[in-house]
Amino acid sequence: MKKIAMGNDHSAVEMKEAIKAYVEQKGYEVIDFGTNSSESCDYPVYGEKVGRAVASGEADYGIAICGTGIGIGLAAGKVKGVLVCTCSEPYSARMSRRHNNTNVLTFGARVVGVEMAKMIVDEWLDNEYEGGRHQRRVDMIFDIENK
Ligand SMILES: O=C(CO)[C@H](O)[C@H](O)[C@H](O)COP(=O)(O)O
Repeated sequence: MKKIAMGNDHSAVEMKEAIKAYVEQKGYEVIDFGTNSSESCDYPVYGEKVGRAVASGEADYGIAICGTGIGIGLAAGKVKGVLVCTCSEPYSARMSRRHNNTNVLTFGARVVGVEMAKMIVDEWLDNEYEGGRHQRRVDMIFDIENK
């Protein structure tokens, strides 16, 4: 069973629960790094946890949610080996898998509703990396973090 690392800040507890149930129903196992409290917290903590779980191979994919999806995505993307896409619509989610081989998806609980988030997640999880000409470009991205 493929594993998804999930993390979120205080703004996205309900959204995380909804998406967690949705991906479990799709057949994924979720590793939930929290937070599970609406008390104010700091999104970099949870972005890093998701990023490290994916980079280490503990999880196959990561989904991280904050108010906008931006801060938690910036944090996850600082982990070597992580390619993040922050999406507010399904087309970008689809293409980020097919062309960019992203391994962490983020979105904003204050930006999209649950039904749009499910469409974004579907496009992201249901599409495969195409490789080919895209691999050269993805390799170039990883070269940047090795400089
Ligand atoms: O969107 C976020 C970071 O990019 C966070 O989830 C927060 O919503 C944002 O930083 C606002 O923080 P607040 O303490 O909830 O006002």
